[in-house]
Amino acid sequence: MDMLWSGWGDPDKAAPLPDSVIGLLRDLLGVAPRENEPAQLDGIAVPQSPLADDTLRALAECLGDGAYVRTDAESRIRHTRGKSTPDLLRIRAGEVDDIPAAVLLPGSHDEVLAVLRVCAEHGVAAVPFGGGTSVVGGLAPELKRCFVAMDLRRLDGLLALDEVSRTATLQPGLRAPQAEALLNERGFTLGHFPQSYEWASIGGFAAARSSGQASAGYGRFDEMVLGLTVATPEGTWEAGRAPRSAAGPDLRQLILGSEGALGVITSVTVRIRPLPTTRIYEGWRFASFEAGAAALRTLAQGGPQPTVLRLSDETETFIGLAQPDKIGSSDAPAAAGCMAIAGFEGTAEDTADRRARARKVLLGCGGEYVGEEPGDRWAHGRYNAPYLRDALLDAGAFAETLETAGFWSALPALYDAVRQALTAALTEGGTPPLVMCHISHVYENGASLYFTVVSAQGDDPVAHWAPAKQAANDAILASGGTISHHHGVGTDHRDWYTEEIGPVGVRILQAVKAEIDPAGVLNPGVLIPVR
Ligand SMILES: Cc1cc2nc3c(=O)[nH]c(=O)nc-3n(C[C@H](O)[C@H](O)[C@H](O)COP(=O)(O)OP(=O)(O)OC[C@H]3O[C@@H](n4cnc5c(N)ncnc54)[C@H](O)[C@@H]3O)c2cc1C
Repeated sequence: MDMLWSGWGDPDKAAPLPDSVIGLLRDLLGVAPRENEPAQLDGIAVPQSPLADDTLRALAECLGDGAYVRTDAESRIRHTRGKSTPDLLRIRAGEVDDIPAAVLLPGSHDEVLAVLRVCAEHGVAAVPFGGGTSVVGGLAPELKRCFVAMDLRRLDGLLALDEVSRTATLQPGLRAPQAEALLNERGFTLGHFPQSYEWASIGGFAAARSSGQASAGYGRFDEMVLGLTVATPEGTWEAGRAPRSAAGPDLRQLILGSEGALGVITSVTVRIRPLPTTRIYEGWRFASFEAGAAALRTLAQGGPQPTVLRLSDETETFIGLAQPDKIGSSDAPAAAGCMAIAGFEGTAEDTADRRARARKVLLGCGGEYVGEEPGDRWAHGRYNAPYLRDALLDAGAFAETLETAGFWSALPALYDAVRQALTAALTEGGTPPLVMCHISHVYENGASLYFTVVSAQGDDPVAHWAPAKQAANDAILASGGTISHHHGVGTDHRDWYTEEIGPVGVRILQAVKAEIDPAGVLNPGVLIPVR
């Protein structure tokens, strides 16, 4: 099944907002119903593919079958940009100015290599396309030339599983649920459950350094990766052949987060864990975000480490985003303070032990145990928020998220600065927002901050969001945060990323790119500026 072209996920799961929420949006934020109907898929004017006949022929030869080179309007629309809110607003408005010239579906590493060679010879850019869930413009290269989207869905196998070492080699086009099912059949789990879990791919997780909701227990995706195979226009690049190594710099780190700018990942070897037999999620309430954050830090630094650990700020707790299924319902939580969710996965014995020890720590930090119901509700609704965004957009509201990470000591100032930047910019634009935040990835030395912004759409919602996003990005760097904890760089964050790594860092990446992609066809303008 394909994802909804103009929104999120399975079209059958789309649900309108309850009237109570529409009333709340109107009264709180001045949200008014939209006046324009969104574009229809078959009503969008798509320009003809600019690819020359000889290029199309050469690409079809690489793939052995013309059916794997698609130039029809629908395939190309479905591979236009990703799933950020501006992406959705633009596609709903029928804007396809950065549509791919063709969609290619390679079926092997060698076919990817062959396609890249043809692209380099013919001067056509190539954009790897996994699940298409990028929210940072990772699928929208700079448009100095036409480009093809290389959809990796046919590369969807489990290539190897080593039960002794607990490793698995996965192809990049496996979506997370497919990968998880293949591992579960053999008694293992990857433990990677980002909110985009239902649609995002293994290759995309590696290429964008993803982090899942159970990162406290299983780690970030980049921490799970042991080895990678990459196709480049200059040949095959393999990295990682032992669990740890002192054989020079770790080149896996150059591939992780490279977002298609340095090659196409065609297989990923990851560590795997035994499938848990017990899963328990529970709710804790803290008097303030500060008190809750201190409790999370105590666990992150002294243990025991839950598998899931997250904390909503006062606004997010009040609105009920910690439990998305409850928003607007009569039993929505109206209590003050901040809701935290702690989850424990593993064997019955291990979870009971960690849970009991975590309980002592959280009580000692002033937490109030509020039972398993909030945890179960969080687990049940954990993949629903993106559907809620579609319903908000339909109702005339604007909803977007952004994220960062910083050291514990810098986190309070980072939190204040981003909230203030978003509030000031959107208020100045005439659409005062509601800004919510949570911590959902914790480390010994710091944590991530994930902001959700809801406001009225204004006359031109894409233009109205741009200065707010810019102000938030500026505030993140000025306060010592990183421009992304897990969404990546793409084209949207590129200017701030170049500031974060500095001119020498940019030149190092450009030099590597020039060696392995001399024609500059790999996702140009994504991650680093075109030289
Ligand atoms: C609603 C929503 C919720 C999200 N929640 C999370 C979350 O909880 N955690 C999180 O980490 N992220 C999250 N994201 C962001 C996104 O899902 C991740 O960045 C994910 O890793 C992208 O995977 P994908 O397969 O969709 O990649 P794509 O969007 O297809 O690609 C992402 C980037 O990687 C490149 N790429 C893709 N595959 C390959 C490959 N095989 N080789 C080389 N380059 C490749 C693409 O060219 C692009 O630049 C969310 C996004 C949405 C829309």
